Amino acid sequence: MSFDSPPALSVAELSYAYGRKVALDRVSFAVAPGECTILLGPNGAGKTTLFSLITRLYASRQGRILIAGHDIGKASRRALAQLGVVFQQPTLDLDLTVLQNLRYHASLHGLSRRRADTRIREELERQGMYERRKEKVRQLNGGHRRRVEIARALLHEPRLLLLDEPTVGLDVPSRKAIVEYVHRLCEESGIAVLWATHLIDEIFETDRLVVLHKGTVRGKGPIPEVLNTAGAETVGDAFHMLTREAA
Ligand SMILES: Nc1ncnc2c1ncn2[C@@H]1O[C@H](COP(=O)(O)OP(=O)(O)OP(=O)(O)O)[C@@H](O)[C@H]1O
Repeated sequence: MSFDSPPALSVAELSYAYGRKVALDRVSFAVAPGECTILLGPNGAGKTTLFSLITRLYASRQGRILIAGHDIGKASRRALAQLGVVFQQPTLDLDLTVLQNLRYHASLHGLSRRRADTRIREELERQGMYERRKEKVRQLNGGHRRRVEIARALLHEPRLLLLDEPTVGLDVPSRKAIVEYVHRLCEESGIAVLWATHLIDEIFETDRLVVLHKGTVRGKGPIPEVLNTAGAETVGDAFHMLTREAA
């Protein structure tokens, strides 16, 4: 990877309001290739709104979003081709098999059947799910469904993976497996990850943070920098200090 490759995600001066309710106010941050950035914010911080803008579910004329250097407002097709998303709400078709779900998604991204099947095998094998490919999604537990959703988000080899609270509702071993898998992926494949959560225990020491509260960025950067900004000793303390006061 060259040093002058653009950030996988660059968000600059992004604002968004629902009518008069300001949900994001001049939010700026970047995620470099191979970095896992945790978007940490309490309920109502603006995480889902931010994801809706990055995935172009909503459009905003205030501010800019670049994915791998492509402006999602001006070159949305190129930008979105570099994006993989795991939404908060599960979106697999329960009555289709794992393979059918993944093939369908791959065809939406323009992958040939052959290429799709190769990529499906690679991604499912990495998560120990290839043997389950002919089962209907309905037969899988919540953790395994999430694994399939992560595999699906990676089929077209995006440079940026967005995960919106992907462990909500999962048991402890499933959560742990997903947290560890995504961190390993970042390290090994060079993909950039933006992971929204309010769960401190999903954060690794090597992660970067963006702390969002009431629509504004209260702290960002490597963990030591954020601790320094907050004058805190632990991420938990920093989170409480940076998110306790009113906007
Ligand atoms: N459709 C909407 N209409 C009006 N206000 C909204 C709408 N969606 C979100 N909001 C408000 O915008 C702010 C940000 O909400 P958002 O859902 O982005 O936060 P969040 O960090 O994702 O929270 P959660 O963790 O609860 O999902 C909140 O004050 C919320 O009440």
